[in-house]
Amino acid sequence: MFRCSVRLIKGLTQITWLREQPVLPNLLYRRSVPAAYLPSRALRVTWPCAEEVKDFSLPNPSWSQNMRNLYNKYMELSQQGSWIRLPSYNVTATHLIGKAEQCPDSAKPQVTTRLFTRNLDVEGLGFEYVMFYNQAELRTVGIFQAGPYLEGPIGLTHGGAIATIVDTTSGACAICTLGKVKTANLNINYRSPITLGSTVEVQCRVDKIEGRKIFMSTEIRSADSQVLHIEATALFIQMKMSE
Ligand SMILES: CCCCCCCC(=O)SCCNC(=O)CCNC(=O)[C@H](O)C(C)(C)COP(=O)(O)OP(=O)(O)OC[C@H]1O[C@@H](n2cnc3c(N)ncnc32)[C@H](O)[C@@H]1OP(=O)(O)O
Repeated sequence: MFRCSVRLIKGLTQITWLREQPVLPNLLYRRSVPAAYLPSRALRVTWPCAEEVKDFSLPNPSWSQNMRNLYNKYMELSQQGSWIRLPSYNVTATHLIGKAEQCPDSAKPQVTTRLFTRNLDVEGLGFEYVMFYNQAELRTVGIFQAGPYLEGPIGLTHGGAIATIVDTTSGACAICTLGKVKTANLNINYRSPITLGSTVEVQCRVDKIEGRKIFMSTEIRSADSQVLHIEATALFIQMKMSE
C-alpha cells in the first residue's frame, strides 16, 4: 500500500491535486508540440482561461442510465477510499504547467491541440467515458458509452475507437502506477461487437512490471458483465528521465 502510494505521488506529482487537477494530461503533455508538426501556423491561438476548463469525466445529459449506475457505483467506492476518479480534460496544452494563467506567453502553443478522445464539443456524439484507479490493486476501470460518431459497421462501434479506449484506460493505469509512459504494443481480440449507444465496462490491470516495462491486460464487458466484448494486452514503456 505504501509502495503504491509513493509511486502514485511520484507519478502524479502532487497527491492533493488528484481529485481536482488535470493529472493525466499534465503528465503526458508537459512539453508543447513543435509548431512544425501542427496543421497550420495560420490557425489562431486559443488559450482557455482556467475557469473555462471542463472536466469531461463528470455526468452529462447524454449519459445512459447504465452509465450513471456504474458511475455511481464507483463513486461510492471512491468515497470508501479504494478508488479514485480520474479527471479528464480536452485542451491538453492548458495543463502544461497546471494552470493557464501561470503560463508565460512564450510557452503558449501556436495553435490549439486537443486530446483525441475529447475532441468533440457536443456531448454524447463521441467518446463518453470516466475512469477510476485503484492504487492498492493497480487497476483502472473505465465506463465507456460509444456515441454515434464512433460508427464502424452499421450500428456498431469502430474497432479503432475500441482500441483507443483500451489504450486510454490501460495507459491511465500505467501512468498512475509508473508515471509518464508511451504505448509500445497493443494486442486486441474482438470477441463480440459493441453496439453504438451502449455502455460497457473496461477493466484493466497491471500484470507485471520489469524495469521500465509495464505489462497490462484489459477486458471489456457489457454493463451487466454478461457479454465479453474485448480481451487485450498492452505494453507501456516508462519514459526516460530526459524525455
Ligand atoms: C489518459 C490518456 C492515456 C493515454 C495513453 C496513450 C499513450 C499513447 O498513445 S503513446 C502514443 C503511441 N505510442 C508511440 O508513439 C510510441 C512510439 N515508440 C517509441 O517512442 C519507442 O519505441 C518507445 C518509447 C516505446 C520505446 O523506446 P525507448 O524508450 O528507447 O525504449 P527501448 O530502450 O527501446 O526499450 C525498452 C525496453 O522495452 C522493450 N520494448 C520497446 N518497444 C517494444 C515493443 N514494441 N514490444 C516489445 N518490447 C518493446 C525493449 O526490448 C526494452 O526491453 P529490455 O529493457 O528488456 O531490453
